[in-house]
Amino acid sequence: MRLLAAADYQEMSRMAGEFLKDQLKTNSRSVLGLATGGTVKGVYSELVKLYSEGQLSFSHAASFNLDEYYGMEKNDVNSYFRYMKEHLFHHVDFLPGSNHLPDGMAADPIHECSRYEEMIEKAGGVDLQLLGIGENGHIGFNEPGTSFQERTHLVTLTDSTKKANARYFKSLEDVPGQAITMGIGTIMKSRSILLLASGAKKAEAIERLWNGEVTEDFPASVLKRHPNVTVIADEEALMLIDRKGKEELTR
Ligand SMILES: O=P(O)(O)OC[C@H]1O[C@](O)(CO)[C@@H](O)[C@@H]1O
Repeated sequence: MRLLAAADYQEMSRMAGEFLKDQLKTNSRSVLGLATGGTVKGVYSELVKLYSEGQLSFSHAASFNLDEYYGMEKNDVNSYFRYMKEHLFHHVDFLPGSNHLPDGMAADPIHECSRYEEMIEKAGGVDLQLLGIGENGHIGFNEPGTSFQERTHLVTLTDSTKKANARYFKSLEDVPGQAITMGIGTIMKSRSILLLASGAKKAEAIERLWNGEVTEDFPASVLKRHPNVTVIADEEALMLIDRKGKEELTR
């Protein structure tokens, strides 16, 4: 695992934008695994900027998002489909049909999970998976205790995740209770992974990711078993890690 330090949120987003640009330069047909949440908004702004400057194109790429709330209409203001349209898809040149998210309204969610998993495989698997991290170490909606073998599945959200996401809803009661998420087994099959963290709220999670043991109680710890993971975190998120300035660490 490689750990890169950024001064702040802006710099973390710029570094992540360059990372994705390099991925698309190396392989314009990349299958990108995408994430939602507050952390990655800045990266999407960077990608839109780089695209508008003619520095990258998504016209041969495809994407699969990590997750979607279950029981939520595609165009609901809080759906991840809507988030992706607003922050990225509408502003760049992905071809129609190349962006995928789990169907949050699928009548049979279990079937939807296997369909999604099969689609990822048919596309050749994810080349680069972008991840945020929850304060409790969740990745996607894989909460503490989730088996590392799990593939795309329906989850019941924990109270702590619902609370963390309530800021986007009118009230805590409006946060959906379930979601469809890629599993940890799905995420680990990606050829490379880029995890981002910003702010003091993430400092304990980043410290545990870096120094802690690999355990299903802390889902992100599984990334230590992946051969190609880069973490970009800002100063606040790194405040509990022992390092000198901008020094790049590997472990
Ligand atoms: O970036 P945020 O908003 O802190 O969220 C962290 C993670 O939590 C989720 O929002 C899920 O709760 C993920 O989508 C995200 O990667």
